[in-house]
Order: sequence, then structure tokens, then C-alpha cells
Amino acid sequence: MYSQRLNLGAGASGPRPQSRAPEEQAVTPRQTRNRDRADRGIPEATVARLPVYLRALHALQDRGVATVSSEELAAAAGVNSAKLRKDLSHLGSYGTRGVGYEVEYLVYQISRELGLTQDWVVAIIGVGNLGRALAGYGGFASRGFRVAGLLDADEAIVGQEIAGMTVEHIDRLEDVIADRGVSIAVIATPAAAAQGVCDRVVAAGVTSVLNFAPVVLSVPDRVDVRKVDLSIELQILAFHEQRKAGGPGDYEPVGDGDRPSGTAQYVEAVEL
Ligand SMILES: NC(=O)c1ccc[n+]([C@@H]2O[C@H](COP(=O)([O-])OP(=O)(O)OC[C@H]3O[C@@H](n4cnc5c(N)ncnc54)[C@H](O)[C@@H]3O)[C@@H](O)[C@H]2O)c1
Repeated sequence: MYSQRLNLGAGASGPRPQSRAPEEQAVTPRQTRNRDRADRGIPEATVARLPVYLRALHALQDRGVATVSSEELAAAAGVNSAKLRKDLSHLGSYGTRGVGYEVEYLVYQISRELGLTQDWVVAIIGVGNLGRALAGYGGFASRGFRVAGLLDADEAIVGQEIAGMTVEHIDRLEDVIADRGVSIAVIATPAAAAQGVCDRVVAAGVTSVLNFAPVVLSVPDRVDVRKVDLSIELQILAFHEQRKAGGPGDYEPVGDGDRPSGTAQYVEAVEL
């Protein structure tokens, strides 16, 4: 058993460390990723597929499967097996001929690569419909993300209890980030407020932002922004539906051309 594997599920079943040494708090996801990958050159397309492999591996673990062939894992993840083997080779994982990959160790390797073997502290800014849903989503903790702050500008919302946390006023943003070691900010405000919020979290030292607002955020180079836009995903599905129905236009896959199936993986990064 790998100790880091245990840590992945700790949020759901037991307490996580509430505080870290200052030098540990200062490490951001980006810094860790850059440090770990600096010399290995793992392609971003591979990185984007690792969470998909991880999800498939967790499903195998849940079924008590100890080893898996590249073909089985590739089928479960919706990619071809050659691409899967190539992806995993970037992690130094080649499997064993005739046996395949050891599920538990591969979970550990991918989790380590994605920075999931440690806790990431998250603040959700904008606690409306979406912010509430995100705050109540149990899946973050089991994947190593701990929501440590809910902030909103609306006095009627501030002070409310949501998912066991009290919503704080946005005026406290900088203090919350500093005091709780927030390294990822989730922005779920209206579009008009998003850039201002983003500027503040960046000024407070956050270098990873997950943006749900329908606006392209300007950030310094050192900051990673991932944008989630469900309407774009629906438009992509509409495009494919149209093609299935024999609608206009021949389709040429662009870019990677071998993206895994399933909707959750289709969350696009329009900025990085
Ligand atoms: N990405 C997606 O797929 C998706 C899906 C639904 C909604 N959205 C977007 O997510 C955002 C939130 O949607 P919603 O339905 O929850 O809206 P909402 O109006 O219910 O919630 C927005 C919250 O942000 C708060 N807020 C406004 N200005 C703020 C500020 N400066 N600082 C802190 N909080 C502030 C409001 O008080 C409100 O509670 C919107 O931008 C919406 O367009 C995205």
C-alpha cells in the first residue's frame, strides 16, 4: 500500500492536516508541476488524459482488480492502447509483458504526477447557484482538494451555512487566502465581477484559477487559468448531433484527434 494512495481518500473519511509548515504552504500547484515535469517534458495532451486514466483505474480498484492490460485500461478510458502506453511511458510506467499494469501503483504514479498526493486548498468565490453546488460537491475532498473558504459580496448570503461552512464577505478574501494557504481559487461570480476577483486573488499570491464565469481573464504568465464553459460543451455536442443526423459539413478532427469519450473530459482549457 502506498501512503499517498491513502491520502487521496482521506478527505472523505478522516481529518486532513489543518495547517502546514509555511514553506509547504508557499508551494503552488503550478510550482510543483513545473518542478516535477521540468526535465521530463510530459506533453500537455498527455497530462489532460491522466485524470481520465485515473478515473478508470479507481473504478477498477473499486471492483478489486489488481492488474490491468493496456488494452483493457485503454478501452475503459476511451483511448487507443498505443496512445495509452505512450502516455504512461512518460511517467516511467511500462507495465509487465503478459501481466499489464499494477492498478494500485499506477494510481499512485498518476496521482503523484497530477499533484494529488497532497492537499490543495480551494476557495470558492461567488456562492450563488453554481458556487453552492460546487461547495456541496463531495468529490473534491476524495480527490485531494479541500474547500477552505466560501466568499460572496451579497450581505444576504454572507453568514449562511453551506456544506458545513459559513460564507464570508469578499472583503476578507486576502485574509482567507493567506491564513488558510489557499492555492486554487474557483471563480463563480457573474462575468462582470470575475476580472476584479481574479486580480485580487492573483495579487494575494494565488497562481491557479478555475473560472466558471463566461469571460476570458487576463492574468500574468505565472498564473494558470482553466475555464469551464458548459455551453461550449453543449455546442460541441450539438455539432456532433448534427453530423450524426447527416447535417452540413464534413468533419475533420483537429489537434489530438484521439480524445477520450465521455463528457467530463471535454472540459476545455481556453487559457493556460
Ligand atoms: N461554466 C459553466 O458551465 C457555467 C454554468 C452556469 C453558470 N456559469 C457562470 O457561473 C457564474 C455563477 O453563476 P450562478 O448561476 O451561480 O450565478 P448567481 O448569480 O446565482 O451567483 C453569483 C454569485 O456571485 C456573487 N458575487 C457577485 N459579485 C461578486 C464579487 N465581486 N465578489 C464575490 N461574489 C460576488 C453574487 O452575490 C452571487 O451570490 C456566472 O458567471 C455564470 O454565467 C457558468
